[in-house]
Amino acid sequence: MSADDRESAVTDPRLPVRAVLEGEFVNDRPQAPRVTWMRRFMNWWKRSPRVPLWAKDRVHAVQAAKDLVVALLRSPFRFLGAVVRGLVVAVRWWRSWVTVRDYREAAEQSEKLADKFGDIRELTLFRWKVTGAVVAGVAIVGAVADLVYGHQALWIGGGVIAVALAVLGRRKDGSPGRKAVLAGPRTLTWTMDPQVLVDAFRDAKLIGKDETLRLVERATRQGDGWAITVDLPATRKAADVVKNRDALASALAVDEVQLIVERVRGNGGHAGRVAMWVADEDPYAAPPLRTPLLAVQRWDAWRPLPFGRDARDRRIDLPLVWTSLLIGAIPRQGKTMAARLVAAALILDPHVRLYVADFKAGKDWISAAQVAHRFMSGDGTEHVLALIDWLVELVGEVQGRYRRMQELDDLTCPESKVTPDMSRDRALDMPITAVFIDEVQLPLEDRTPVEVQGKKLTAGEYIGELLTWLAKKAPAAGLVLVLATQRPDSKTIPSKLRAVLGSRFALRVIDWRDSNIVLGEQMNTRGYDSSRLLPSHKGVGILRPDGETEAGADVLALTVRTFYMPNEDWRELCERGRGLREAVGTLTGHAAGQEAQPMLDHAAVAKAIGSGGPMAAEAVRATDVELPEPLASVVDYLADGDDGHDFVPTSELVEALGLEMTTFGRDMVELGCRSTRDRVATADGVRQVRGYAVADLLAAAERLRDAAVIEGEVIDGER
Ligand SMILES: Nc1ncnc2c1ncn2[C@@H]1O[C@H](COP(=O)(O)OP(=O)(O)OP(=O)(O)O)[C@@H](O)[C@H]1O
Repeated sequence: MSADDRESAVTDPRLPVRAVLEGEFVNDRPQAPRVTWMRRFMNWWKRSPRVPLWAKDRVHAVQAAKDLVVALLRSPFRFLGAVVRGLVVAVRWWRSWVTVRDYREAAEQSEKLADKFGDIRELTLFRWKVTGAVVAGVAIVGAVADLVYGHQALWIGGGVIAVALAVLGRRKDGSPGRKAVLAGPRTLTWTMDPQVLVDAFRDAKLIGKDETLRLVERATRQGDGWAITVDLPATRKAADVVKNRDALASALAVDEVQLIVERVRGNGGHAGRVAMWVADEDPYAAPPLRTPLLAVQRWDAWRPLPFGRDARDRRIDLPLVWTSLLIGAIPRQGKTMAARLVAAALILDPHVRLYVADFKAGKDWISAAQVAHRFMSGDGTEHVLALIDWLVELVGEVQGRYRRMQELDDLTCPESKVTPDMSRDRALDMPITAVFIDEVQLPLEDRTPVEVQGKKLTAGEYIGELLTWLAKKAPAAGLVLVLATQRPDSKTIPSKLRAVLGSRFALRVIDWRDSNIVLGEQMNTRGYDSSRLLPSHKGVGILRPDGETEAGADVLALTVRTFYMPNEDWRELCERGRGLREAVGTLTGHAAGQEAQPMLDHAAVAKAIGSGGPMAAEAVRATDVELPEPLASVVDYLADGDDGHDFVPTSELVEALGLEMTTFGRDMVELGCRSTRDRVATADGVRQVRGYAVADLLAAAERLRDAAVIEGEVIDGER
């Protein structure tokens, strides 16, 4: 309060006691210590491992109560079972005692049974007599007690004996008794009897024969399945359980899609803690789930978008801004559906600018035409060339954004990254820009020759370079790439492009190699292989997100079933998106009927890509890296006489280059080129000759250039 205010407060007749109240407030005592003590106690109660879980949490308390009721109901049967088992154990012990089994076996082993037979027989007779005497004694004592105290004495005696037998026959590790040759069904018995779970871990070889598990959280009902958390024995790793999920599923007698195994990380978790969830039935057999986007009027692209649900029915939202997404699968598994789900959320944000290139050329994407800034549907060469123009335009746009960001103050643009406010500020013109390319393998495989600043490339190679640059540099500038491919093989999607795509979604593929190509190296060995998904599970795939999801930030990958969005829902969402854009005034480009030519500055783009990008390496290769002889001459020879043949005979090369046959062959082997035999047309007809596959020669040249470039970079780095 300023001095003027205070003065006016004192002179104001409506506030006569103000000064007194201020004095009281200053002398106000701190909070009562009781509250702090209570809070401390509550904190201790919640965190202490000594307080059982059921006393901390309502879900566990309810589960514990249910378990108690079940245990009480089952207890008479369990008692009876234990008594019978105890009786069997007691009778067995008595038989071996009365027949003097240990003595007899020892005599048999030392082959002195004949000598000892008389002794054994005598002892057996004596023990039978003792048995008879004991039975008679017990019968007499029972009869006397019955006469003196009435029937209740017999009941009490019987009860004591029954309890003793039950203790003898109780189930425990190593307790005597026969094991069933064919045990009954194992499914879900583990929820009742943890020993079954321990056996399953042992059978799956996840723990040793003498090792056991420690229960962290008892089995509780969660969704349509059971959840349990256990600790592995010391030195055993939870990551191995995740990896060998199949073996554990088999040991628990459930399909592997029904079993979810996750590591528990961070606070409260460690490398040996495993959280398991077992579904009652195939979680993906249920009818498809409609996208929740239908229920919202608009969406914020900066929020993780609703993508699907996992087996536990947790909603999985996918963060997309500042990253990019690769979707791969064999045909008809739900790629387009997954890409459209992502598109639908972005469409519902009127500030998002969309580029949609549909190389499938079907009707799946048609509705997006009414909202997209640029749209095309087709698989011809003209479409591939148009895509190049789009990407060149986008590279220029991204460069422009970074230039403009340099001029912005730190408050508006704290880092070299687009922020939510910046993306919505129309004056800055940096909206989130999403580029969708369906069936991206088609443009990437296109072999139409293009010339970029005097350098000859195929259209596919150039698109690969442009996409790689965009995936690497553009996400921070607000550009989101979503690529869907039907052919997730290493030849189609260049590895340098894959390496920079942050999020991956692999629906069913043919084998683990393809799965690794989408999800990343070695993912199958970590337990994530999308070739194991069932054909009937449409829309189910393994998501490797680049960021936090509902399942937690530390989850490497998770199996998700995407939401289902049939064409009519998709159309409705696109119409909604158009309405939003019209209202905000962000309907531009194709959707607004203004099909402007892309702004192309090929020179600037080639320079941008050339500096530090993959084309830089190309440039170094083309000019600075000299191939060793004779491969250099061979490559020159092939380039000069490009007649389209894919095989070149050794004799032709030796003659053209004026080399000696044996030395040439030896030098080529040293450079990694081995000759093969193939049939070629010669003047004397078709003959089988020795020679080299052109592709092999070019691959060897590429390898050597790569090695030289890397070596150069390493030397530069060391300097
Ligand atoms: N989440 C889902 N739930 C249920 N069914 C789905 C789901 N996703 C896709 N499908 C079904 O799978 C079929 C194939 O989907 P989609 O057209 O997206 O596959 P695709 O992989 O893009 O096929 P293509 O390779 O031929 O382009 C669809 O007709 C749809 O019925």
